[in-house]
Amino acid sequence: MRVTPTEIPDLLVIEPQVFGDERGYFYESYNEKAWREKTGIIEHFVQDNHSRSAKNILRGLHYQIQQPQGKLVRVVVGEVFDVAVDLRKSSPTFGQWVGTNLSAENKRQLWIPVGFAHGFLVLSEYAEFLYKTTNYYAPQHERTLLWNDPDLAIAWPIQSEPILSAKDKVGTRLQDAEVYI
Ligand SMILES: Cc1cn([C@H]2C[C@H](O)[C@@H](COP(=O)(O)OP(=O)(O)O[C@H]3O[C@H](C)C(=O)[C@H](O)[C@H]3O)O2)c(=O)[nH]c1=O
Repeated sequence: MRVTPTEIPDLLVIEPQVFGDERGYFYESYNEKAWREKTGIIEHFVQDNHSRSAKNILRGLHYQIQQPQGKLVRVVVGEVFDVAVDLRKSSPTFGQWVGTNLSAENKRQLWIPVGFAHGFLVLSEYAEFLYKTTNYYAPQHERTLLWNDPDLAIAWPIQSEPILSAKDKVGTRLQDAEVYI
């Protein structure tokens, strides 16, 4: 398991050790002891999520302003461009974003701690997106940051207007968003 900090150091790319053989492959997608040893982070995951989306669907950018969630995200079918935005007012990288391609092929995971908005754009025909969260879903506390806020200037690799849910179409711009201390 290799852990690599991104341009925003608290965001970590995690690459599991994959054991391939003539049958296919095996890897531990999560091992609490190894995860804690390699990342130095003590977290407890309480919820596993799984979503399936078609090409050009963009989900996000979401966060819970109360009961915030840390997320360990990965893709098991297809490929997505995954984005996290730093919403910690006290952070030197406040308002900055990191994007990375997660795919069934690269088996890469992204650790997104509390304090970030998260979303992804589907690049393949379909993508199945799995993630663990460190707190429970709390819709009353969920907020949506506008995916194409010019102040964020996220370089989504879109060819055409993405397909969005009604709430994602009317996300809040960073300048008006509730953020973390
Ligand atoms: C997130 C969530 C949703 N739901 C229900 C609520 C709706 O009836 C349905 C779809 O919810 P939503 O449209 O919010 O799903 P996404 O757009 O995939 O939301 C996620 O998108 C981005 C990528 C995230 O990082 C968040 O984890 C999450 O907000 O699932 C639940 O029952 N539990 C949950 O934890």
